Amino acid sequence: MSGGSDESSPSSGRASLSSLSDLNDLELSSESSCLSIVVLGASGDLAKKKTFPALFHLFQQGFLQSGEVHIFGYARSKISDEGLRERIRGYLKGASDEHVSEFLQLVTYVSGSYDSGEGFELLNNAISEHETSKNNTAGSSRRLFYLALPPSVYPSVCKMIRSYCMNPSSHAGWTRVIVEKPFGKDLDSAKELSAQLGQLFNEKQLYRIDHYLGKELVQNLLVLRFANRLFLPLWNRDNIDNVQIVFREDIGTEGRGGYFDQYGIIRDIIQNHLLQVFCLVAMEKPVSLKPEHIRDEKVKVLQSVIPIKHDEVVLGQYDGYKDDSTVPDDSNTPTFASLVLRVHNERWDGVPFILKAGKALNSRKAEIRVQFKDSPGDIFKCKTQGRNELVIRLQPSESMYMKLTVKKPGLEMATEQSELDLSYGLRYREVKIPEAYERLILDTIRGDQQHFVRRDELKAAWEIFTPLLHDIDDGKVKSLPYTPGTRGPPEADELSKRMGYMQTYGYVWIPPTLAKI
Ligand SMILES: NC(=O)C1=CN([C@@H]2O[C@H](COP(=O)(O)OP(=O)(O)OC[C@H]3O[C@@H](n4cnc5c(N)ncnc54)[C@H](OP(=O)(O)O)[C@@H]3O)[C@@H](O)[C@H]2O)C=CC1
Ligand SMILES: O=C1O[C@H](COP(=O)(O)O)[C@@H](O)[C@H](O)[C@H]1O
Repeated sequence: MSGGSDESSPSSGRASLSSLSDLNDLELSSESSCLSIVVLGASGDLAKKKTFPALFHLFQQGFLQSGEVHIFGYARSKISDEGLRERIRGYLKGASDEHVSEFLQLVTYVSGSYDSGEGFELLNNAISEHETSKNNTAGSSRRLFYLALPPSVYPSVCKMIRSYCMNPSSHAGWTRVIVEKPFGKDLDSAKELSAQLGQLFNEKQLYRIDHYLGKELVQNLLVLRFANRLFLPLWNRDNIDNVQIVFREDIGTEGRGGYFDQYGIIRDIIQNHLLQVFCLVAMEKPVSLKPEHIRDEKVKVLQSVIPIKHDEVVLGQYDGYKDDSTVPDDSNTPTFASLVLRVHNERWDGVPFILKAGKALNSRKAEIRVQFKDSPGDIFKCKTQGRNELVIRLQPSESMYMKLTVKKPGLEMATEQSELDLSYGLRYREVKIPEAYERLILDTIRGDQQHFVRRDELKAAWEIFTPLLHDIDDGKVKSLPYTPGTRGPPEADELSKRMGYMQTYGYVWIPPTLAKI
């Protein structure tokens, strides 16, 4: 297979612990040959909202140089170069018109189908022309294909790329393919998809993107857990009572009902985004920060998860979801789910991990809540004040805070709940936190697969959820109705309580970046 230098130069080892501190020393210098980025599905929602803006931000910061990069949009829609540029212009924020126009000049469009050679030949000619114009040594170029497409067309698109658009040499340069989730609908379909793509590309050429792995506070989890002595002895069943990993959105499916109804919230959010976060919270310390060492640990913890019990699952569907004409009237598809994962190992036996996700709720946020056990032999009678809880707010207003019991300031010896707080907006005022997609595309260009999902990891993830998903699809587990703008079905809060989660009544934390100080 002609896969460029990915065949022989493993990407593992790029992000060593020491290189983390050198993140600004980008490795583009060592790979400065001509770069072609192809966004397939360029006419779509993801491309305009996320992919092109991420490329623009990389361009703004100098990671993509106009002298070496060209961006090709590809889709079936018959639009001109200018038509595509106008579509994405409105999503390129925070720069002068001149800078935006400079970037847009790097973007051209090729129209073609996803399953016939004609369009891909045109695309290959356009790429080759660009490479020739940059006096590129034959075969030393870099070709990155981003599949911003429905997964149903991945096999045919990959076949076309393989047949028509590969970097022609196996001695230098590379061809890499980013594929978007969902990677399958259950274990069998994921295995089939993996087998189909596996026949066309090797694992080093495939980048299964999960954009949660590109979020700042998700990337911080390894550092938090393994670089802080404070947490090392506490991070286990002796000290931690329960863990919640929560995703909330205050919007519904918003015109994506047709897509969403085939998948539901477990396949859309929990099986991928929240499970990746779960891995980073629950896995053992990797041997090193080499991508393969980290991914080995993720696979191990996934394989230690025992089957999900039906009585530890609450599903919901918001009222009005079925008003979307593309959603069947008898749909049981959950738009909300709360379920418990249990890890059968020495560290976590008996500790429930509650994974909760919902659309059309009362707020938008994603966070991890690690709740510690009560202090033994309490002399302050402060159980009602609540427990220690480490909260990692992934978004919005990235922050970490530890809920503590303190003496209430004043003359009395009374206790109250307070917090140690690290709000990024205050602590890192000058730092612009990069968008997840920006980081992950840059990782792909650098050949760093740490933050991408490996094939065996994907299989282990589907093994956990497939039995439950089949039972939901067969109507054996029902979705309860809930009112949009609420916390979801009350049964979900009851489940959390049953799992030992103790809410701290009367305590509300407002991120200082949002509060009027
Ligand atoms: N949108 C989002 O926020 C997110 C999306 N994703 C994933 O990214 C991928 C793309 O998502 P999104 O951009 O929303 O998808 P779209 O529905 O917007 O599809 C992208 C493009 O694919 C083509 N297309 C659409 N349906 C079909 C079809 N049935 N057969 C062939 N081509 C089709 C269309 O282009 P044309 O007709 O011009 O060829 C369309 O513009 C999906 O896998 C999605 O799950 C992941 C995270 C978030
Ligand atoms: O993958 C998806 O993620 C988005 C939420 O992403 P976020 O970065 O804004 O948290 C979700 O809306 C969408 O349904 C899902 O497909």
